[in-house]
Amino acid sequence: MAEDVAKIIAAVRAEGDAAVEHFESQFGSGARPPFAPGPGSLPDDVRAGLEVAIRNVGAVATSGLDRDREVKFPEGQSIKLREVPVRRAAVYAPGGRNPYPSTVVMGVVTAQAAGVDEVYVVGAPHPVMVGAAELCGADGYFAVTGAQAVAALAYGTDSIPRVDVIVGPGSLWVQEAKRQVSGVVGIDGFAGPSDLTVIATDGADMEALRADLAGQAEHGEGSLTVAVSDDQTILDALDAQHGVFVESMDDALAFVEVLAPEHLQLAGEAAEALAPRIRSAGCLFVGSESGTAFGDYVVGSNHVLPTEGAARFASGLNVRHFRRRMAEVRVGSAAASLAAAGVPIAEAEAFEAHAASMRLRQNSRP
Ligand SMILES: N[C@H](CO)Cc1c[nH]c[nH+]1
Repeated sequence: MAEDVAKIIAAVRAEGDAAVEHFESQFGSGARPPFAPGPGSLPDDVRAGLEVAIRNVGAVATSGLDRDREVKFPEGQSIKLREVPVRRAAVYAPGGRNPYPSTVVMGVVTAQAAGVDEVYVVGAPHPVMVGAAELCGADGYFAVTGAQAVAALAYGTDSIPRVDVIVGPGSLWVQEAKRQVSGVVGIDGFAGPSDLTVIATDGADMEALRADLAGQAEHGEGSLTVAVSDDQTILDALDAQHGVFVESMDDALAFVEVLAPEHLQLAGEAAEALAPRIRSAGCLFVGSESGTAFGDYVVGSNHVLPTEGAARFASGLNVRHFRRRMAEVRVGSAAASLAAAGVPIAEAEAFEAHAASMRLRQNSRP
C-alpha cells in the first residue's frame, strides 16, 4: 500500500487537479475540479447538538493555548518565546461508511481556537458534514478524499490550497499518505481504528459499560474493545472483544500503561482513586456517567485521539498541533560577553566566519 500511496502523491504533485480528479473518480466521490460539494444541510436537532459541541470543544481547546514568555538575562540579552499559529490548516473528515460531522467540529474548532487564518475541510460531500463545516465557519470544503486529498493539500493544486498542517482521522490510505507527506506539512499523527478499554471494579454500572463498549465496536473493522477487571463475573457480563482478568488494580494499571488505549474508562468504586495513576491513554473517562460517546460528540474533549498505542507519546488533537513556537532574540548589550563565550566554540568547530560574525560585535554598543 505504501508504494501505491507514493504513486498517488507523486501524480498529484506533478499533475495537480487532473490527477486528483482521476483518483477521485477511481476511489472517491467522483467530484471534479473545483471539487465543490453540494449544499450543506443540517436538521434542526443536529444543528443544536453541533452548536453545543462547538461551544464545548472550543472552550477546552482555547484553554490549551500557551502564552508568550520572555526570558531577560542580566547580561543584556532577551529571548521571547512566541507561540504562533500556522496560516492554513485542513481537516480530513471521514465519510465513507458513516458521515462524521463531529470530526469536522473537532478539527475546525480546534484550528480556529489556535488562531489559524484559513481552515479547510476535505472529505466526502455529505450534506451534514458540509453543513457542519459551514456552521463552524470553515473557509472552504473540498469534496476530495483518500490519499489524493492529502497529497493535494500538501502540495497544492489549482483548486485546492496548499496548507501547513493536515489533521484528522481516515482510512489506512489517508493515514499512510499523511505519514508520507509529513515533513512537507505538519500532521497530527496516526489516527486509526477506534479502541476502548474499560477498567471495571465493584459497583460499575454494567449496562452502561456494555453500551459504551458496543458504541466503539460500532466503528467496525479494526476497532478494539477490552475490559479489565479483578472480578471474573464482571468480565463475563461485559462481553468485550477481550476480557483481561487481573489479580489487582496494580496489575490493571500496568496492563493499560502498555496498551496505551485511545479511550480508557474507569468505572466502579475504585475509579477516582485510579484516575491520577493513569498516564498513557488518549483520553481518560472517569466515573459511571462518563461514557466515551460523550467525548465523541459534545462533552468538550477532542475525539481525534492517538490510537494503536500511540498514547504512550502522542496527544489528542489540540491547539498545539496548529501552532509553533518561535524564539525572538535580542542580543543587545550582551554582545561582548556572549562573543567571548561563543567565539571559542565556533573556532573549535573550525567555523571562522561564525566566529568573525560574533567577534566584530564585541565592541559595538546597542
Ligand atoms: N470514536 C471516534 C474516535 O475516537 C470518534 C467518533 C466520531 N463519531 C463517532 N465517534
